[in-house]
This record gives sequence, structure tokens and C-alpha cells, in this order.
Amino acid sequence: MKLTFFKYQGTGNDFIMIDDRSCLFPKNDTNLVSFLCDRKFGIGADGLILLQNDEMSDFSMVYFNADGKEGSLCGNGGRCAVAFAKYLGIIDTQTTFKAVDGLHQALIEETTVSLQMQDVEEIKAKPNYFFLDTGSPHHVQMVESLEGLKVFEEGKKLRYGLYGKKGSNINFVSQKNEGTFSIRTYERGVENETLSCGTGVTAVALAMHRAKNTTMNSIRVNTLGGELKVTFEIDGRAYRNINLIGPAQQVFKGEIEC
Ligand SMILES: N[C@H](CCC[C@H](N)C(=O)O)C(=O)O
Repeated sequence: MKLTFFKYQGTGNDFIMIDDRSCLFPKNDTNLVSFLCDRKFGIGADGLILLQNDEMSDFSMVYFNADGKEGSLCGNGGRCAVAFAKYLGIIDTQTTFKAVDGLHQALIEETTVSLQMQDVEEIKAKPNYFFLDTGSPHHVQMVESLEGLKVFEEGKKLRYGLYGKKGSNINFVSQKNEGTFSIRTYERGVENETLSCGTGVTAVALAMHRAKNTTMNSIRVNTLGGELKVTFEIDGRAYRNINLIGPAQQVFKGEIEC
């Protein structure tokens, strides 16, 4: 089959994007998805996203990790899917769409997409790390310095050692100033460090607020692929109206025989 695809990236987290409103893509073909995401033999990406029609909202986003399996929520992928929906003329500047964890609202202005995330009610605080779910599971751990950190080795150890087969995404964070943090993330499903992880950035912002490392509710998070902003409202122990804000861009369009 000849497959037309688009390539998108959001702070260097890159995705193969497919207009699958006809529902023809063989989504249970794990080998096909992992082949397409392979950087040597295929197109190359951290994940693959199908944009499909949805009865209740503007569109539905189906996300697969680079290993070919359907993943939990992808924040950067969600922002890229919004940019793709705008490109296809499905939406204008605002939208409500469906993802694996429910409905999301989003705004798009030029190449900046602001994606509303689900409320977070629970953050587990352990002596040297936090664990929370921002649509995907995230381990958040402070480190002295991100430079020279062996993210692949350390991340892999925690991903399997602490969280078993199901695993978790692992974020290492250091503070720059009152409202700015830097992170590096080992991503489950990609099983490697990626340049950026949107749900991870969101998890870091909330965990750092919970840790009282900041009192701000608008937080900048530097990733290896650029800067994202997270804004939220505090409601007792819960975080609501969480928004993940940053760039999402189309890189190229292509065709592949597969
Ligand atoms: N890159 C994604 C996270 C994908 C989640 C995935 N790694 C999983 O745990 O299934 C993001 O921007 O939020």
C-alpha cells in the first residue's frame, strides 16, 4: 500500500501524522507502526498519530509509541495533532478533540498550541521522587545537574526496576530559577531519551509546585528540544485547568510504500 504521511515536531518530539478519517490504516499492525517509526529502516519518529473522525468532538487522536503499541496520552503529539487538524481545515483556532484519556480543549495561534490537560488530583510524594499521572505515568526526580547525566541508563533502570513491565516515563529535573526548570526524559514505549515529553513537562511543573520549589502557577520548562510553558489553577490538593503551551510544526509531507 502507498501511505501518505506528514511529519510533525513539537520541541523536538517528532511524530508521523496520518489523516485516517477513512479508518483504513491497519492500526493493529504493531510491526508496521514500529517500522514506520524506525529511524534507519523507516521514516523515523518518536511516535505515530492517526487523526480520525469522532462523533462527539472535532476529531480523535490515536497515538502509538515508536515500539508500535498504542500508548497513553502524548502531550506534544496532542499539540501536533491540533496543528494538523488546522492544516487539514477541520478546525480554526479552537477545538475540542478526543484522546485516549478523554476530551481535550486546545487553542492554536500561528505555530503555538495550548493544550488543556486532564485535572490532576493525586501526586505521590516519596523521599526522593514524585509519581503522578498527567495522561501518562511520570516519575519526577530532582538531580544536581542534567549535564552529563546518563539518562538512558538511569531512566531504564528506574523504568523497569521501580515500575516493572508496565513501566513509567522517567523525568530528571533541575531548577534554574523561581519559575524555570530544565528536564531530561526517558520515555517508555520509545525506550530511550527523547528531546521533549509534553506530559512529562506537565508532570514536572505540578510536582515542583507540590514540592514547594515554586509558588508560581505559570512555569517554564526547558527541554533538550526547546521551551514549553505550563499554567494551572490550584484547588486545594488538586490541579485544574492545566495547559501545556508551546510550538508544534509541520516539517514535511511524504509517501511510503509499505
Ligand atoms: N511524548 C509524549 C509521551 C508519550 C507517552 C508514552 N511514552 C507512554 O508512556 O505511553 C508526550 O509528549 O507526552
